[in-house]
Amino acid sequence: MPTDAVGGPAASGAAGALALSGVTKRYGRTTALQDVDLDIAQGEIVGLLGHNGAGKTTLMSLAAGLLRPDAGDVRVLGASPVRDPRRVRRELGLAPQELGVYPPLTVRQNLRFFAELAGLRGAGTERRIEEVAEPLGLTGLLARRVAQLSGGEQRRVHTAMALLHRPRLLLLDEPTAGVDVETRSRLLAFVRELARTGTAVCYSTHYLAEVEALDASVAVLDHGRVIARGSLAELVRRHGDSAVELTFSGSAPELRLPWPVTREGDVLRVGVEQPQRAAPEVLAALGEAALRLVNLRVVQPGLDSVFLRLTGRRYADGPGPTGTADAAHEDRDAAGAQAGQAAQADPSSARAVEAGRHG
Ligand SMILES: Nc1ncnc2c1ncn2[C@@H]1O[C@H](COP(=O)(O)OP(=O)(O)OP(=O)(O)O)[C@@H](O)[C@H]1O
Repeated sequence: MPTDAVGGPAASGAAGALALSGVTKRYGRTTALQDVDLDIAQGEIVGLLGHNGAGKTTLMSLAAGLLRPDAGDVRVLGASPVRDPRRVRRELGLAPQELGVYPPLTVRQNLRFFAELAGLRGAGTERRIEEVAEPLGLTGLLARRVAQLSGGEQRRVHTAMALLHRPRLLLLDEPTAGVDVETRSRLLAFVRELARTGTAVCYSTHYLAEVEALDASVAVLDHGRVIARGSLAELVRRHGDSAVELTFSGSAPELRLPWPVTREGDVLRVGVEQPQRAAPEVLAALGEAALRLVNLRVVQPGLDSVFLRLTGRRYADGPGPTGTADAAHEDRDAAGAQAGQAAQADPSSARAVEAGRHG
């Protein structure tokens, strides 16, 4: 399996907000993290990616001091969560996967309660609540009971709680799981703004399009190991594959083409640098097999293909920040499998990323 021997921040210069070196964590006989090195610089957003069980939540829990490593060292702005938990708690905000809100209380009461826990007192607390509520779209909901909010609104309250004490390191564990498109894009914009003002963000997600929209650097965890770390552009340059991928009813035919061809069940993959240009030639070579073609996909080098290359499995992708990624991922039917449409890029393509950023 390809491994990048890189754990350091993509952006250099600033002092590390989070530094893990040689960290191993076991639960009984399960090794959740194995010899992990990872640095996150101040102002950097790191998209922490990995399949279910890869170790993302364990990593965040170690950073927050909720777990102790079996080996190695964890530092939050130079302090150890184990030896100096109070200092680390001041510097760090954690929004775990499970919602930690109190449904019978209002949004304001929830935020007030957490502000007090974080050590905020007096008039400044109310001011801070308003400050945090505004960009997350919670101002109009402050007087509402959390029990009466939608799932996405509750998640925004949950995220707000992690921010009240102005942490310099923010750990967001799948903050957009189960939220609607509007909440998703609001959260993404907010995270970008936080990073701009110097907050380091560790952001775990199952949606690659979010990492692209955040322009985050990436750390890929696989079976408890960091197998890739770098900026999006670096990883795509190093590991991104491009291809024309055809799906047939029945097994994929054997084709003679001037590019490497792999067949797996009903899928045929032609590895080629410029898939849009190659697609017509691939179609022309199909002969009678064209009648069995049910889908044609142009795979551009993007995070999706990086992930496939590194882990051997596709990432469980979902709706992107604009809600369009799923649509773009949908299979196109045989009638649409024409050379013209072949030029349509996979959603993880560089072009799709650009469109996402500007659109
Ligand atoms: N409390 C626990 N006791 C035993 N094993 C655990 C415990 N918590 C996690 N694990 C195991 O450790 C490994 C890493 O789990 P972790 O929750 O960190 O992964 P994850 O990447 O966050 O997964 P997901 O995407 O599903 O949230 C998995 O094999 C998991 O089953």
